[in-house]
Amino acid sequence: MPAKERKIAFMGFRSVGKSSLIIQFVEKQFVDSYDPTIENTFTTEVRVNGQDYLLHSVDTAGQDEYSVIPQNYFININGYVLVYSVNSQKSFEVVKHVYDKIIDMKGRMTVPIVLVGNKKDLRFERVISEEEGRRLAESWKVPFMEASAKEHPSVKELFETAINTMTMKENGDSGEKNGCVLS
Ligand SMILES: Nc1nc2c(ncn2[C@@H]2O[C@H](COP(=O)(O)OP(=O)(O)OP(=O)(O)O)[C@@H](O)[C@H]2O)c(=O)[nH]1
Repeated sequence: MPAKERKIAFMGFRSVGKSSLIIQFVEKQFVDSYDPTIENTFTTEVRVNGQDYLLHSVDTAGQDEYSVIPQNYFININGYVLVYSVNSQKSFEVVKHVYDKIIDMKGRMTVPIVLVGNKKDLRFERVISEEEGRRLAESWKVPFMEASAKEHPSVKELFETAINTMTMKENGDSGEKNGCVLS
């Protein structure tokens, strides 16, 4: 089977670890320094469930509740990973704004989204429980997981989840029980 080309945008508040998650996946290393992103795309080949993908991960500039999200984040993007960090209440609020903006532009049924609570290694700084993250994702009917950009297995699982979510949507599985009926 030929490789499928897909593009995933990583979005969320500043400093939640968007770049670090992508770098951990692509380069298998954790970068401790903080260098605010303007915009960057990392391309890598990955095989999930026997299918090869040429995956473009778009590392966006961090958003806040007032950000106007550039149009190109809605065009030619196949899926979104919405990131907050478990040690930041603000980032948890911002991720809700980002979700609302994506849904406004793309519509709820069509858009593959994964919610991720990053920095789960910061046990003593945690202010958002795993349960809170899970509840938010359930209200959106999207997959949820916690990860740490320091731990490759959790990051690999995140990317696999994102790719599987895209594939499910492409195959017409909305992941929702109640379908849309036109009258
Ligand atoms: N302990 C811990 N630190 C992390 C983790 N992920 C990222 N960091 C640190 O958090 C800081 C910000 O990480 P970035 O990956 O640059 O965050 P970002 O979301 O891309 O930031 P912007 O470019 O401003 O949007 C850096 O100092 C990282 O080393 C993690 O899982 N655990």
